[in-house]
Amino acid sequence: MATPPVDAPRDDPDDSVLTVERLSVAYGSDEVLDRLDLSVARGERLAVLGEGASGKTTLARSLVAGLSAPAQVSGSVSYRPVDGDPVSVFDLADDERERFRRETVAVATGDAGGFDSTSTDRGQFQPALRATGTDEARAERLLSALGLDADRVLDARPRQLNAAATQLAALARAALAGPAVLVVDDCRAAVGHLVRGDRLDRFESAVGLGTDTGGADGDGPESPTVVALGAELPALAALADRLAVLHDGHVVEAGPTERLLDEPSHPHTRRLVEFYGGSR
Ligand SMILES: Nc1ncnc2c1ncn2[C@@H]1O[C@H](COP(=O)(O)OP(=O)(O)OP(=O)(O)O)[C@@H](O)[C@H]1O
Repeated sequence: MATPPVDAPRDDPDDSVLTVERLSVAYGSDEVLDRLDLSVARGERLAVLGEGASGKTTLARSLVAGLSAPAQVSGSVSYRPVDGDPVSVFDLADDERERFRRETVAVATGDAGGFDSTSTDRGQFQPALRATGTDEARAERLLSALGLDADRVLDARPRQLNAAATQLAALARAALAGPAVLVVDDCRAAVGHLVRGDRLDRFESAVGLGTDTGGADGDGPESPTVVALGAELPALAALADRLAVLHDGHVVEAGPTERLLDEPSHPHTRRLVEFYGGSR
């Protein structure tokens, strides 16, 4: 694997909610992430762009200490709350980790996080509602904010919904407790839906409403930070304020979306932008 470029353009946000430092992950001899650095600013919409098998899911799981054998992991991930000391994610105890994944950094995945095909979505939401201490009305509000017919979605079994609705339902479920950070991994269909109109704005507002984590500054509900990982530049660029390009195990370039599209500096980013025609 190539050495991380020491002079790679860094644009570390001033107010980082998540900081990944020198994260390396290998599965046996397959080194997937190699001393990866990434900072996520509080409240931003960040897209991490990477080709197939570039390590996006590995990174997403690392953000919640979700990797297990055979993964060999080194480096660190830290979460910084609005008030209080930073939390070292890899050092969380088992019970703290479960809570962290519900209330602090929650991941929605493209495969809908193991939704059981034999149960309706109403059934799929029950364990999450119990664990988060929320009620079905909150699930309905989140689904509606996503532009879905909440009753229809909750009454359906996963196979009766298209990919976008299934992934959006997984996103609503991940958002039940009003986490500070929502990680959206490999949800291509949902991202395509979210970038239309003001759906993401409405959803973000709904996530903060009525939760302890919303309005931590006493200044109204706080929008969650969104980290979306995927391969499709156009939709992710339409969604994100900032892009980070994952290649060869590390972030080769990161910066504001407009800047990356207009003036990509790393050869891999240039190829990517040229491939998609250079525009949003
Ligand atoms: N549990 C595992 N055991 C062994 N290898 C794994 C494991 N999980 C992932 N890998 C390998 O690590 C590499 C990166 O996988 P990962 O799923 O993180 O990439 P990705 O960018 O999310 O891929 P895709 O876009 O295709 O979903 C792949 O080569 C994959 O086969």
